[in-house]
Amino acid sequence: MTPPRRSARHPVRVAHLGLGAFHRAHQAWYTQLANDAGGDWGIAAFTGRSPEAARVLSAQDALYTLVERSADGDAPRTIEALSRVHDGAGRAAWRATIADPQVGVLTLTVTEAGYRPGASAAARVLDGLAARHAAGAGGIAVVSCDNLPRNGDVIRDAVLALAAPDAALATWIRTEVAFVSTMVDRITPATTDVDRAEVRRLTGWDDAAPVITEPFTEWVLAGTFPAGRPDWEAGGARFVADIEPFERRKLWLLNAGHSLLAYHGLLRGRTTVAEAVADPALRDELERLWAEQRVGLPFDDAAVEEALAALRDRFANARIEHRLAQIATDGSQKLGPRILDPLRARFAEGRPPGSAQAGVLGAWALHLATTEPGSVRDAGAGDLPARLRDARTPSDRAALVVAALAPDLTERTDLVALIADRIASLQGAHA
Ligand SMILES: NC(=O)c1ccc[n+]([C@@H]2O[C@H](COP(=O)([O-])OP(=O)(O)OC[C@H]3O[C@@H](n4cnc5c(N)ncnc54)[C@H](O)[C@@H]3O)[C@@H](O)[C@H]2O)c1
Ligand SMILES: O=P(O)(O)OC[C@@H](O)[C@@H](O)[C@H](O)[C@H](O)CO
Repeated sequence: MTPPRRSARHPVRVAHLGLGAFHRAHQAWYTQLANDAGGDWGIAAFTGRSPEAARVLSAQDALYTLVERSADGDAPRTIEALSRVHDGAGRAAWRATIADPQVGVLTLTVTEAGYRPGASAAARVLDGLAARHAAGAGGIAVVSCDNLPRNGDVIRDAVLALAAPDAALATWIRTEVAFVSTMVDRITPATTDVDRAEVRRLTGWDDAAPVITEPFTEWVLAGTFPAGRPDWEAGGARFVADIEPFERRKLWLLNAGHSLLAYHGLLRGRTTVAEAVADPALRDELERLWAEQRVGLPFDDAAVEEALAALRDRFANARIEHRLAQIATDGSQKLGPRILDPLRARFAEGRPPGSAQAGVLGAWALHLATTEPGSVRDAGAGDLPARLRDARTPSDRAALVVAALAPDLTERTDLVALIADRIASLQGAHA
């Protein structure tokens, strides 16, 4: 049976789109801590695609167990920050929530693919903002929490592009709506049946929607909140003027490292991040990548070393079963910020491409070429998997990858040649 709420349900003052595991491990946890410290901010969370999370959570009063899983043990707690959950397909509740003057914040976790031109997230944000404009409810902060650089700017530009035909609405958005960019960090894998059984044993509650996460967490935000916000500092969130250094540190070290482990690891028959970093060849390749990627990071050596030391421990936490197949999805959207941007930073300093950077791109090419047709989870990749399968030589495959991810770099013959070399040796190793 669902445990009773310890405190009264908080009034809804935050809306969220994308009711996945990460929202519940991160923004909802920060909001919980802000409420524990005396705040009164409830979240109305809307599913992005499948209604399943809303169905399961509504059946348990929007409560769920968050387990902080360290290398030594599990610390479960019930999170009460969600006041309501909704199937995002129902537009009336969405519009009414965003149009409510009590609601001052709209957070988003809609995956990298959710920001692709033509994806539905921007249209849904605009739909909500139009209702708020019509209701005269005043400004609101839209807070993107996906792994993209300048994520607030990206969603703002997409929303404004769609709003352009309605000049009054576009002007209102430009002047009253704040788009906040954030760096978010907390490794949170998809929950498994084994996790659900373990939570039942730990808590005695048959929670159908627990979330497992690591103890480490970080949230850095840049932007304004015209209608207030929870005191997320209670959980350690930091507000800064310039988000870019923090985004780069995280995307170029953690997320790039994850992509390396995913594509190389899957080719080597590994399943999870911890299994992959336990493989000496992959661990060496990861260290090489980090040495290449730290060029252009706006932090001194001590700060980079501190981040890397934490990452070595975090990745090695075998009790967090972070599946490489989950990380490997949507490479067409993830590899630009994770690998191509750092490569551009090296080129700007007159340096050659890094071998491990080229290796990630080569391993991705082979991942796409060797995954069974129809099983590739990357809507943005279009016909690239088929073209990679048909390509006759490593050089052809390398050229396809660079053309798809970085048309501005197709003239970098050194990069294309290095990726081709890495593809050739990977093909040799896995033939
Ligand atoms: N899981 C992590 O460790 C982690 C850490 C940092 C950041 N993130 C960010 O959070 C995102 C979600 O991660 P998660 O673990 O919650 O994944 P998840 O698979 O549990 O949830 C993904 C959510 O995104 C929604 N979504 C997908 N496409 C959408 C679209 N086009 N429009 C609207 N909603 C859409 C889905 O409905 C779902 O609610 C990641 O893609 C990443 O950008 C995740
Ligand atoms: O969540 P994605 O799909 O952007 O990427 C997969 C992982 O690299 C990512 O989720 C990390 O675990 C996360 O960014 C850690 O904070």
